[in-house]
Amino acid sequence: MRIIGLTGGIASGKSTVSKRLHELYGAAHIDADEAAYRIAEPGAPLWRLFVERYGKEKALKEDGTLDRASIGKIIFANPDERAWLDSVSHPLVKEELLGKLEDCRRLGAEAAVLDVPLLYEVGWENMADSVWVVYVSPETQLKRLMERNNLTEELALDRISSQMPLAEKKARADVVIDNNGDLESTNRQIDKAWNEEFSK
Ligand SMILES: CC(C)(COP(=O)(O)OP(=O)(O)OC[C@H]1O[C@@H](n2cnc3c(N)ncnc32)[C@H](O)[C@@H]1O)[C@@H](O)C(=O)NCCC(=O)NCCS
Ligand SMILES: Nc1ncnc2c1ncn2[C@@H]1O[C@H](COP(=O)(O)OP(=O)(O)OP(=O)(O)O)[C@@H](O)[C@H]1O
Repeated sequence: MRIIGLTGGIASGKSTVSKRLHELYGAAHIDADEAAYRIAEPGAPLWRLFVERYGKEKALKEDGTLDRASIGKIIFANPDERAWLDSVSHPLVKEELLGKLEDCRRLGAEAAVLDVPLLYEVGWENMADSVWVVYVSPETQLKRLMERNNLTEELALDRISSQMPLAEKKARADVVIDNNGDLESTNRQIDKAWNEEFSK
């Protein structure tokens, strides 16, 4: 099974790329954000860790689910809190991802897309056979993030600056998908990269 590591920055277009790889080429999709959501469901390990650290008042909504907006504000504005979160969440996320990869292998998948926003930050690039970076300029990234998540410029910049600069990821990539243009342009690059990936 060939594993494509798909990364980029927040709101750079990873979901847009993985959707096409799944729908058009049948690649399995394994998503680190989804894994992080699963381990933060009520009673699950990350949910418990948030409640212990911030208390129910700050960490939970009235229905007992995680208040992601409230926690996000703390995490993305405080490097120390983010360092704590990274230290506890990454091993849990990795375990989930390895389990999903094993499921895909067992089911005989030929290709899996491992969609991990923090692939380089965490040093997991060796989990993949090749790494694709979805690149956008800082201006496009800020604009798309503010629009999609309905964030102020300040909150959006907090999130962007919590990650390795996209230019650095682009420089390390095996394949760069430039997503500054329209979807057609991105789709053309995806198709070319896919064909090259499987003619190796
Ligand atoms: C802090 C939390 C609760 C905020 O939740 P929220 O719903 O606002 O954001 P969501 O989970 O949808 O993440 C959106 C994006 O934020 C970025 N992001 C998330 N966590 C981090 C982090 N620790 N450092 C830098 N960027 C991050 C990623 O690009 C991600 O795609 C949540 O992001 C979380 O639990 N993060 C820890 C898990 C993690 O590291 N996930 C990233 C994949 S390894
Ligand atoms: N080529 C494009 N032209 C215009 N808008 C786009 C393009 N690609 C993506 N978008 C929009 O930008 C936003 C971010 O894209 P997407 O959700 O695919 O990013 P992502 O990298 O998966 O984000 P995250 O990991 O933060 O969830 C979305 O609102 C999406 O509709």
